[in-house]
Amino acid sequence: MALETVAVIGAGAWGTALAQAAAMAGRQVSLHGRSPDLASEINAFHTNERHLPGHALHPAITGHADLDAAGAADFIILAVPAQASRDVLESEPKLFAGKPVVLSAKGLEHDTLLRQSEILASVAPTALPYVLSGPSFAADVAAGRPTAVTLAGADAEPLAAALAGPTFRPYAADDIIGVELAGSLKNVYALGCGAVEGADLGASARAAFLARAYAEMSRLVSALGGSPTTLTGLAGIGDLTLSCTSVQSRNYRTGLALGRGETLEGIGLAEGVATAPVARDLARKLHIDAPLIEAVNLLLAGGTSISSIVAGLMARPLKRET
Ligand SMILES: NC(=O)C1=CN([C@@H]2O[C@H](COP(=O)(O)OP(=O)(O)OC[C@H]3O[C@@H](n4cnc5c(N)ncnc54)[C@H](O)[C@@H]3O)[C@@H](O)[C@H]2O)C=CC1
Ligand SMILES: O=C(CO)COP(=O)(O)O
Repeated sequence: MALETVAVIGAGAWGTALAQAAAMAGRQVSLHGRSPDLASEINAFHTNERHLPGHALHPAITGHADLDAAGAADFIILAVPAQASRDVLESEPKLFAGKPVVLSAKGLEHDTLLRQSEILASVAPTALPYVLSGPSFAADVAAGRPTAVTLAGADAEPLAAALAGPTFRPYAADDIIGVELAGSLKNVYALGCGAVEGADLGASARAAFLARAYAEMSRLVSALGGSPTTLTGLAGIGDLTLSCTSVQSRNYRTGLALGRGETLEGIGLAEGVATAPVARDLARKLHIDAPLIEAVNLLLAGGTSISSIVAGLMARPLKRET
């Protein structure tokens, strides 16, 4: 299967960064957003100042304000926010039929509780699903800083090779479920870790949160059909560590603001906010103990102080560490 040309749908920070990575890997890239002005900016100036300021985009990237040219691509990368993926897929389902589609949003769908690949399967059942996830800030990828990610799907090696460049290293993997869950759940835990920092609970508390988040995530991934081994990799502990310890993460910054009692304006997309109630509902449905996801939901709902949320966690019955 030819993998020379790629259409990236979603010209936000992540879509633009992945377009840059693909172009640096030698691919011809069409980048599809919704704004004619942005398409003109990309074509005339090779920049996306709104979503990825300060980066010169590779000349192999062309900007588009609709999906017309996407049909000609050998494979597609979907990079819109998790709650928008269904809209995009349903707007042009034939576009995805029979093609490799790399899903890169990190979130679970409201109401349906579906993962991104389940949404794809429901709208375009013949599409070939792949999931790209791991510790990777858009600005780092666009700047050509060394980044390694997981690319999960059936026989993912050729696709990994098509996206690999001197500074972008995808590792092929099989476990779509585990990779998707890890990418979605780490955003919820990043909100919690940010709040721990914002409320000045200390570095010990933050490390404890991270370790218990990993244990909780392992329970959920296993119960939902993923492999706990996936969590030892880039999409698991790699991304959890990055997002739970760096102010570059919008989810962490959102948690930080919540912990400080500040407003959330200007932080941008924090996928964990939409995914937190979905993760809670999934855990409850499967009778999985997920106190940290419950705690983050309490925090997001407002009305409960951080100190009483923490007191509730600390007063849970003592147990063996599993
Ligand atoms: N920014 C980053 O460093 C990374 C982001 N991601 C994931 O990538 C996804 C997208 O995030 P970003 O690009 O950072 O967000 P962003 O806010 O920079 O861009 C989102 C883009 O999606 C477009 N969009 C929104 N709703 C749409 C709709 N209904 N139809 C079509 N387009 C729509 C917006 O116009 C915007 O261009 C998220 O799930 C995020 O978790 C994953 C790894 C790194
Ligand atoms: O997923 C990311 C890094 O791997 C980006 O994190 P944020 O969406 O929290 O900024």
